Amino acid sequence: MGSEPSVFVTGNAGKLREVREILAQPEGAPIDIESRDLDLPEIQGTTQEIATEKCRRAAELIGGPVITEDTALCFAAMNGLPGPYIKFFLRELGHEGLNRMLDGFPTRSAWALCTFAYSAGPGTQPVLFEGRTDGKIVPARGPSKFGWDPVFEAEDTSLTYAEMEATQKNAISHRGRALQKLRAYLQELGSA
Ligand SMILES: O=c1nc[nH]c2c1ncn2[C@H]1C[C@H](O)[C@@H](COP(=O)(O)OP(=O)(O)OP(=O)(O)O)O1
Ligand SMILES: [Mg+2]
Repeated sequence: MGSEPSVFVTGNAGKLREVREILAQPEGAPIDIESRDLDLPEIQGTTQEIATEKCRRAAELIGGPVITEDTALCFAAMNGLPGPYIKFFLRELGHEGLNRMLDGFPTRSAWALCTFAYSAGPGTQPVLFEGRTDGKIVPARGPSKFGWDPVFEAEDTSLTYAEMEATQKNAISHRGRALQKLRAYLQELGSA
């Protein structure tokens, strides 16, 4: 990777906090990131298309290596929707409305999907790293500090993300899993 740190472009403080926490963990070499809050357009499409285009745009604006991240919350009963559009559903419907969306459906199963994208710079094709955590949508439990954390109960934990300590969430989260893959890739690059 040379000496140039990658810039992590996000407007979301919760994402930035968790990425810093995860990268500070002792396993693996630390990765140097800076953060920037740019208002990046997000197209419609699959999570992969959205992630790729957002990262491509960020690389053009920054003029160097960048990392972007997209988070989707997918309802099994709705074939994966709201998915990448969860931000707008959360904003308009709140925790209760997200629960009500699933009333009358046979399953409340859901999965959280995180897609990190890395571009080495303008004009280079972004590389994607996905992480997924399965769970279900439940009435809100735990502090409302970050997005839909209180309504997502992670499989095999009987806890919502909001009820977990940061280290517990990061160890099993969609973001933690995706970031471990990105980190391994950047380490390869750095030692190549
Ligand atoms: O671990 C999480 N736990 C709870 N909620 C979360 C999490 N991660 C993202 N979220 C929320 C933020 C936003 O409402 C939506 C994703 O939308 P998304 O476009 O990826 O994020 P964003 O626009 O806030 O920031 P960015 O500038 O990186 O695009 O899900
Ligand atoms: Mg966004």
